[in-house]
Amino acid sequence: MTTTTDTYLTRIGTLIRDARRHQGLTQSELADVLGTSQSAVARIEQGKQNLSLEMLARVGEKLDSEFVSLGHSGPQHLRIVGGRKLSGSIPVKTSKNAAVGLLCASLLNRGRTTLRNLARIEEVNRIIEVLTSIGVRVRWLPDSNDLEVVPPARLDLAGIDVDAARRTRTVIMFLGPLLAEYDEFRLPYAGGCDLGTRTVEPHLSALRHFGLDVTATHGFYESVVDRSRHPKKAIILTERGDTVTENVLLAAARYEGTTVIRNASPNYMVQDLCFFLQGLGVRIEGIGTTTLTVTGVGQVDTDIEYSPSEDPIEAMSLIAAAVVTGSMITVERVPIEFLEIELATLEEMGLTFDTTEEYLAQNGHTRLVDLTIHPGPLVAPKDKIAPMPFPGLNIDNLPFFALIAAVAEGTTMIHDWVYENRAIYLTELTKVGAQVQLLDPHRVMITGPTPKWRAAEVMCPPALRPGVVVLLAMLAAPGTSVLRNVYVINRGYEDLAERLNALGATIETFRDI
Ligand SMILES: CC(=O)N[C@H]1[C@@H](OP(=O)(O)OP(=O)(O)OC[C@H]2O[C@@H](n3ccc(=O)[nH]c3=O)[C@H](O)[C@@H]2O)O[C@H](CO)[C@@H](O)[C@@H]1O
Ligand SMILES: C=C(OP(=O)(O)O)C(=O)O
Repeated sequence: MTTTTDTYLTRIGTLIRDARRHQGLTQSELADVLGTSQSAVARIEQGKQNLSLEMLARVGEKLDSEFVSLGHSGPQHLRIVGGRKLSGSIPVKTSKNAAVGLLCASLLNRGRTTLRNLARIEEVNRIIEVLTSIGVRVRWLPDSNDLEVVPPARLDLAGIDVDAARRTRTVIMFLGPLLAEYDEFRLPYAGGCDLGTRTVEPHLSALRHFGLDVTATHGFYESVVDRSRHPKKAIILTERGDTVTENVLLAAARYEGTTVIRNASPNYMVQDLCFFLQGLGVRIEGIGTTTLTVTGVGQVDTDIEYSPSEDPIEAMSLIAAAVVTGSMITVERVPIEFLEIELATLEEMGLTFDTTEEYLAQNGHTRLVDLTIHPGPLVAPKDKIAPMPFPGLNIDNLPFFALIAAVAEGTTMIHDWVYENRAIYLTELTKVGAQVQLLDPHRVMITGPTPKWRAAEVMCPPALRPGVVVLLAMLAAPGTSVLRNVYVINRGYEDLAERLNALGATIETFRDI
């Protein structure tokens, strides 16, 4: 009979084995430093040896490892052996942000929606949980990243998985699709990364044109639809936000009339959503501009397949990985039209790279290239680096410039005017040796090149991009670093550790016992 003790011993044994291999030690070598025999180490690793606390502490110390930290099993951590060059090629996956918009859009369709090549990421998992809880049939097709979604005739909105919904901000984009069919409904408040307050007011005021009235009470958006109200005049968005534009598109898609949206975001995820909606029969003019004219359809009952485009933010992350480790790598399937300003800025900093001829993404529209980064010295840009809604330097790419600035000669100012908290997290880079000074909650000054990257144990910042930035800095830092609780990274990147390992990185995932 297997007891709980056996299970613990086996799990501890496996962690010890992994940590030993990670350090490049044989069982005999570990046995030597522990003052024991190889067969004892073998038994420990197989979970067949009762371990004293003292022995556990010694093993942890010798393996320079946190693997025996006691706590609830759950959060995933990364152990990174840094200071190594990367090489080879890596394809960019499709974007989180298009995926979440498309999943919400699948609610518009009574038929079967198949989303091809979706990134298998935690954010998508949360939405799948929410969709499943309200009665939508969702399944990954065998051996693929293709997701099939079939909504029921009537959604079970009362059954919504509130916990899953609260872990993402995406549920706000259920408002647009739901208002076409439901006169009254409630949705949990939107959550997501901890980036400070993010307004939903632009969503609510834009959707009022379609009769939607929302009262926020007790953690829910209580929604009522007044069917006598229609978008008679152009909807002017007060912010050029991505998801607010998508929400209005989703509402307009089922409105049998013409909606004009001004100050619309022309960003990549909005374009993907527009192409998908066109596939459902919705007429949309002005894709890629700030004025969208949408003529909706009453009912949609069609089987549709769609493949979103590659993620410009993941592409930027991989470019940053090459730059910070001084490596030559080829990033394949880079959506070049959404990285032009980033690349122009990097060129001004001295980066050299080659690109192939352009080719089209699976969506038939987005222009891609393969991009080879050549390592070389960089200089700080003459002006501050600040984001703008598309077409501008992407707001989500800004944190990667903090990392790149840390390897460039001189001082760079990064100005994140968008998010209340995000720039603050960039100071975490000081833990691995970067010289980062916080001027105020929105501005950091980075002085490079970093004299000496050093390995460290860091709690992952509770925000996706700053989390990845710290991870990439750890790739540059010789020695073993630990990045704890990387859920936020998994929210937006599929198998990032494994994929970086395929380029020659040494990153191991582990959990507390
Ligand atoms: C699922 C998805 O697609 N998420 C993206 C989307 O989130 P989303 O569309 O939800 O972004 P928000 O609406 O929260 O906007 C982000 C912040 O920018 C501010 N703001 C935005 C536009 C503008 O013209 N003026 C302005 O001040 C907002 O007040 C907010 O503080 O856009 C963000 C900004 O590009 C990205 O970081 C997110 O990755
Ligand atoms: C802030 C981000 O996304 P979200 O809107 O999902 O929080 C991001 O992708 O960096």
